[in-house]
Amino acid sequence: MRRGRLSARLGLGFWLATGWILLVLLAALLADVLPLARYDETLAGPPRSGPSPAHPFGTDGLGRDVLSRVVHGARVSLGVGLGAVLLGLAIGAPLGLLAGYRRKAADAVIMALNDVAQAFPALVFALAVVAFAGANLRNVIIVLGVLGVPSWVRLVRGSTLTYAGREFVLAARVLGARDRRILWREVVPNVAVPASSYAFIGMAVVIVAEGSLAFLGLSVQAPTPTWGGLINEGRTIMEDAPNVVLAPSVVMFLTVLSFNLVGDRLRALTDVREIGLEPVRQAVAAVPAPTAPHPVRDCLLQAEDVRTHFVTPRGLVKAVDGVSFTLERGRTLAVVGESGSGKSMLIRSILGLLPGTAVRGGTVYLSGDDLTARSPAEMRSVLGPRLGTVFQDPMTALNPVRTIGAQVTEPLRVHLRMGRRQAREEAVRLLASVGIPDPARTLRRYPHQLSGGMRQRVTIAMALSCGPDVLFADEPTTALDVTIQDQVLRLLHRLREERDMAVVLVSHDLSVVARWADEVIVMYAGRVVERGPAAEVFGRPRMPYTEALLQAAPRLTDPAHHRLRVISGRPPDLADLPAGCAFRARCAYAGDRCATEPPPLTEVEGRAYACWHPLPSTETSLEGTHVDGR
Ligand SMILES: Nc1ncnc2c1ncn2[C@@H]1O[C@H](COP(=O)(O)OP(=O)(O)OP(=O)(O)O)[C@@H](O)[C@H]1O
Repeated sequence: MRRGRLSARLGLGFWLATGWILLVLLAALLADVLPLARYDETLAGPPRSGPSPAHPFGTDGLGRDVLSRVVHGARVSLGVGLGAVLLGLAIGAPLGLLAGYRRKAADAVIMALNDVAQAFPALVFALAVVAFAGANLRNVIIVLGVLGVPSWVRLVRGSTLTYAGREFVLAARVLGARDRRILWREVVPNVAVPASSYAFIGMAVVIVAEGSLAFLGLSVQAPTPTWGGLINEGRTIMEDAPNVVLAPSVVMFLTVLSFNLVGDRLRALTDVREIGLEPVRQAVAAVPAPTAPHPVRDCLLQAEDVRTHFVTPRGLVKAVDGVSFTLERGRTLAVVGESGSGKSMLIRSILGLLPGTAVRGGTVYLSGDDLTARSPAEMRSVLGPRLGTVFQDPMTALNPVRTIGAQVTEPLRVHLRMGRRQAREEAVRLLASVGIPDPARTLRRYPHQLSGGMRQRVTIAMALSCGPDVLFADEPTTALDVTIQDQVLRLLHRLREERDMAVVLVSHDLSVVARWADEVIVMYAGRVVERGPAAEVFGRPRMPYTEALLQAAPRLTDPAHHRLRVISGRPPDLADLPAGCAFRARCAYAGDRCATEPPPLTEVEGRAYACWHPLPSTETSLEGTHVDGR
């Protein structure tokens, strides 16, 4: 964001308010050296005099300079504000982080106590403590600081919940980062942004609260002047000398307004764009139903009867229900299907990164090693070094407040134990290998300074940093411009060849994957409904759903005004699947049997499809997409 645009977005009010705060702060800091009369000195002139060049705010009932008293009062107000905000932050932030990140029991206990604390009448508490312990600066700071804790807990917990569910946290997890590291490196820097804007609003709240206590005589005691105390003192002579009340009131009003305005503008500027990502927690290792042991095949990746179920108030949602496939080195498997068919959940099941409410079943073998038998801690040595992941939206997959260099070097330092310098050199090499011009300069930049295509190249470089055997690319081009999509897929293909990896490419757009996949599995309502070599599945679909997906895919040779055929009807409710074939209600070929018996996935000559009325095996090519040509 350029400076000019930032300044315009903040607005004139923000800059005026900042100027006022700086002025009050400077005046408070330099109160002793400013050419002002002493705040407690009775001057020779008449008391209660109005504003004059010598005393711009006039004098009070005892003939003391009001300006000097207001300036010294600023010390107390700002001092209490700063002290109380820092104290509230120091207690509230760790509790909020713990509740938002750990959730479950920690969240329940902390938030229950927080609700109780928030329900306690603040003024009664303040009056009681100050009256009992004594009205002095330290006690006022402690009371107001403690009273601010519940608000800090709520704010920090809310932000932590939001950021802990963002894709860059999932990306860090996929790269095998530990919880503590994720919290400090990924969550805390982002939570600090709304926290700093709230600190300004907190200052305004505390200044008003201190003013109220001072007005009641329960803040710092005379002779030290405070704004609330000055207003209280001037109350009785308001009719003769309104300046005595007006001066501290106006200064206090402008200061509170300025802190609120600055806090509010900062909040609006840094507001989190809700992207609607699911929370990511480790899967509960409970299996929906006992599964028979599967033969371990001699291949790189083997998924056997993978299931991901969610227990929801509406019933059991079978997001993934018995998916099996094998994948060899140097091959690309495309997982295709409409939105909500279970593609992402399948990938997350394989990686062992699922929402806390998910229940996982089935087995995943990586070179014969059972990944589902591993604990989350044991999975860390696999995520990153052996399984890499590229996500849909590179903007959310990268941490916005850390440089590209910090993010690309992190897996190298954590997993490969490289020193700072070596990791930097390797990062330059990695960025160059994914086609980023001037990689050394790119390392110093932030995600928002790069284009979408360049950002996705960075996430690909990160996923490849530890040399994984399998690269999962979950809709890697959906958030990108059409012209960039092909470049990114071409890059993935080149890297697969160079590194002899396997690639799992998830997409709902068949025309995107048709060109680059060797094998394809078509998913519908959490199940595989067709599987086989990409050229054959796309050339001669046997399952009517695959045919419908192909007809809904845009083709490069389509005339400009060609209308795409959409798949009629809606995907079924996963919590209430119909009897028989789940695609029946939307299928033009459905018969009686489809309504009663679910079609099994039948293997015929290297192809598999789940349909009672398969399409004839005649060629219906996907025009304009080159299934085999690269
Ligand atoms: N936390 C959750 N609780 C309950 N159900 C969920 C949860 N997360 C996902 N689901 C269910 O899982 C289904 C599959 O979701 P998934 O994200 O895998 O679909 P997808 O095929 O990847 O879709 P898209 O292309 O839109 O990303 C969804 O339709 C939804 O009903």
